[in-house]
Amino acid sequence: MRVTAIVPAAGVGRRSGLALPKQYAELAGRPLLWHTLARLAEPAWIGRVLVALAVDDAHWRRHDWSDLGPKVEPLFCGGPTRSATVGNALRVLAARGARPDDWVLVHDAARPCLRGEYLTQLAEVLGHDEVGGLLALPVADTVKRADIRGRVAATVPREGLWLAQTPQMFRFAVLRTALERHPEVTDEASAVEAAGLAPKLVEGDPLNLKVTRPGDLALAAAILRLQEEA
Ligand SMILES: Nc1ccn([C@@H]2O[C@H](COP(=O)(O)OP(=O)(O)OP(=O)(O)O)[C@@H](O)[C@H]2O)c(=O)n1
Ligand SMILES: C[C@](O)(CO)[C@H](O)COP(=O)(O)O
Repeated sequence: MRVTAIVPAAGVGRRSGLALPKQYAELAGRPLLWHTLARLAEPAWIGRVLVALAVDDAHWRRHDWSDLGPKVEPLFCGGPTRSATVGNALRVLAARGARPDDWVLVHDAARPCLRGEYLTQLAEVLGHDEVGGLLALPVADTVKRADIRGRVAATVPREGLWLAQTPQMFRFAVLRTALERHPEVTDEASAVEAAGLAPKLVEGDPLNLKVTRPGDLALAAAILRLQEEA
């Protein structure tokens, strides 16, 4: 299995309310991004970890990443949206001679608590799949649709509903074509679906939090502490 990880890390973290892009916020004594990269650099089956940074990123060089090893490589190729950032990293891979059936694993910089067993599970389930798939969580709560007043317009049946996480892992050619044709998506799976394919859902981890809003950073720190103790 030839797997390259791409970590989109070119966002500004507007919803976090932090003074700097959230991937550089301090988490357990390191930049948040360090924890994310450490988890992807660990498995031997991931050959390379490409970190897709904003073109004008001024933070990366202020930190020491050397203990993550030689697999981790920054690319200053961010775009205006997450999917544009991933698309730009895929173009770099294409220029380096990626093969159509190579695997690309995309994982948000903003998800620093990913556990190794879930990474392994994703790779094992996808094994010889021709398309790819993603970690996701079956919806466990009752789901409401709101109207414009913030009142309940309807209760939506939760059967068959899943919340998409990352990593999302696809064959290189499938993902590149899908994202080129459907760049308006919020995750890789949506582009692949729009291309008429059906990504495989693999049950993810409730602790694989995406740091998004104020308070999430403290939650991530608590999760990392729990994982240390376990
Ligand atoms: N132009 C962009 C926008 C987002 N991302 C990355 O995509 C991931 C998930 O996006 P999100 O949580 O929405 O991050 P931000 O866009 O930074 O947050 P916000 O929407 O609150 O500004 C993050 O790792 C973020 O750095 C990216 O690489 N390029
Ligand atoms: C890709 C993603 O993590 C799946 O849940 C998520 O959609 C990215 O965050 P955004 O807020 O949609 O940019």
